[in-house]
Parts: sequence; structure tokens; C-alpha cells
Amino acid sequence: MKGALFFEDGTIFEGRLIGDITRGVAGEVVFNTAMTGYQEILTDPSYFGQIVVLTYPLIGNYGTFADAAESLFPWAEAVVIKHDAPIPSHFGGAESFDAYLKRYHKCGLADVDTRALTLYIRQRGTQHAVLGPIEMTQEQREALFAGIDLSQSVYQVTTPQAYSLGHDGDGLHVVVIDYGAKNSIMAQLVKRNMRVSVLPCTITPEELAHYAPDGVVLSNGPGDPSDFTDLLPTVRYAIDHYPTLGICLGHQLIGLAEGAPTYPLKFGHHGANHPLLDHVTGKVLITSQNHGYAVDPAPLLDRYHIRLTNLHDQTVEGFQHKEKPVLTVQHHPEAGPGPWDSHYLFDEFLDTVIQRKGLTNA
Ligand SMILES: NC(=O)CC[C@H](N)C(=O)O
Repeated sequence: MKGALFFEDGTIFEGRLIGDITRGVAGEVVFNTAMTGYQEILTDPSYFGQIVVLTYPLIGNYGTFADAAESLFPWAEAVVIKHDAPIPSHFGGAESFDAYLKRYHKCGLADVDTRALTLYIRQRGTQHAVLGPIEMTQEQREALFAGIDLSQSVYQVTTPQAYSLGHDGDGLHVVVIDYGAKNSIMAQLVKRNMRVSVLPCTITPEELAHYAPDGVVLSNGPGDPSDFTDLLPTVRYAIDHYPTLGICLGHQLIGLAEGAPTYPLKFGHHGANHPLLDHVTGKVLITSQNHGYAVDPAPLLDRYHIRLTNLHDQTVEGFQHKEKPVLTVQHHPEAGPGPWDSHYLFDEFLDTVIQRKGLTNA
């Protein structure tokens, strides 16, 4: 069935509808340049409400698997691709990309000139679009455009209930505040023998204190960080009381809590090969990225060092408190998908947690 991506300025990209094609959808269009990991990308809750263009031209070739997910199901609103491989090839046996989309009632657009589409987004910046059958009427499209609203997105993707993972007993206890957390973040903590409590984003400072964590991780998540000022008192409490690691949205919320504003990037960073400089180690890291906003750190530089800088556009990719054990990263050290160059940042977080615990117990 013929479909299209309709932008608000009248630009149309045509293609073939795949997945669940029973309804049209609308969202913010972003492109991701990773060469693999299409399933991890779609199940990353930070893509909630977005239509993701995958620039790698062959999608579905190695199929889809239950355990490749970064959360319970795909959160991206829809996906736009060049070639949809109809027959997956994998030693583990695999479901096709089309069947996967249908299973989760997600739609996609294939056979699209994704190079032209990506150049269009690069020139015009992130924009809204409707994806649906080619014959959609203007009224149908306008109704979908009017429904785009990411202002509550974190509340829509967070876990409804607290849950725990990893080791029982007396091990180090880390709380992850779930703004849309990826499984790979929890996996990195569990791998380091931490007992992990994953809590809803609405957790209050008092409730957080009740968990008596040894450290706190503020997760990634969707939307515009400046929409979530209601969450800042708990962020403030965390950085004032516990070793804290902020990842992506978590980094942005720490920035906001410390008085540093966020701003939208023209078309964001979404990919698995973005180079960063770590100013402490002097090393360049190739990183996984997925963000449309960045922090202007000027107001917090009296208290924080810039820790990481993006070598493509010099944006700030992380800062570190000069005295307190607070580290933030704009990228995804957990990868999922992407290179593992920055896994050591989880080791650093673990070290601060151990150190603080030792001091407290002394
Ligand atoms: N992956 C994330 O946490 C993304 C953070 C935020 N939603 C942004 O786009 O900048």
C-alpha cells in the first residue's frame, strides 16, 4: 500500500507502508545513523512520540528478537527506512521486521529515499510530520498534527511501579529514577554487582530518602527537558545527598536543577559513532547518542568542570562536580546499540559509590 511522510510545509516523501498500516500517525521526525541496532533504537523510550528515519539502507536483515529490546516494546511512533529485508537471516531464527512492527501495532514507511529525507531534515531542522496512506486528506493530517504533544512524555513512559533487579542482600544499592530508562543501563549496574531499585519518575525526595540508596542514576528519557521542572526537586535532592550519575535526560535535568538552561539542537544527535573528548583522560570516545536538546553549562561552571565535549559540534556532553560525586553524560555510555568505549564511566560511578559508602560506614 502506498504511503507517505507529510511535512507541515507541504514536502512529501513517498514510500510503501509496512507494519500495522491501519492508522496514520504523527510525530517529530529525527534520523539515526547507526548501522545496526534497529530494534534497540525503536524500543528506547527516549524515542517516544518520534518518527525515526534509519539512514542505514538495509533494515531487518538479521531479524528481530525478544531479548534485543531496551524496554518492553517499541516506543517510537513509526519508522522510515530504505530497504525492508523480507527474509531475515540469523542463526537464532528470527522474526521479520515487518512482522515485528505488526506485532506491536507500529507502522513504517519503506522504499523511501532516506538520503534525500535526511538532507531535508539537516537543512530544515527537526520537524513534525504525519505518516500514513498517500490518500490521506488535509483534514485527517491536520487532526494528527494537532495531537502532537510530548509535554507529558516522561510520565507516559516511566514505570508505573517500583521494581528491583540484581543481587539481593547487602550489596551496594543503587536507585535508577526511570524517566524512560533503557535496559542496558540497568544491565551495566547489575553487572557491577549492584542491587538496583528502579523507581517511577514521580518519586518525591522523601520517598527517595526512604530507599536509602548508596547511589542514584537519573536515566534517559523523551521530550523537552524544560517541560519537566516538576521533577527537579528530587533531582536536586539526589545530587545533594548521593553519588549521582545523570544520563542524557538525567544529565539535562541536573543541568536545569543547577540553573543551566537547555536548548534545542537543530536536528539533534542520533547515532552510534559520535566522537567525544574526555577532558580528564584525554581520550577520544566513539559514542552512542540520542538527544535533541543540549545544556548551556555557563551558569554552573563555578561548581562543575566540563567533562566531555562533542568533537562534531563542540556541544557539552557531560560535566562533573568539582567536589561532590556528581557526574553527567549527554550520550549513552550503556550503548545499546553502539560502541562500548565509555563503559568505564559506570566503573567511575561505582568507585564513587564505594568510596562514599566507606566514608559513611567509617
Ligand atoms: N535519550 C535521552 O535521554 C534524550 C533526552 C531528551 N529527550 C532529548 O532529546 O534531548
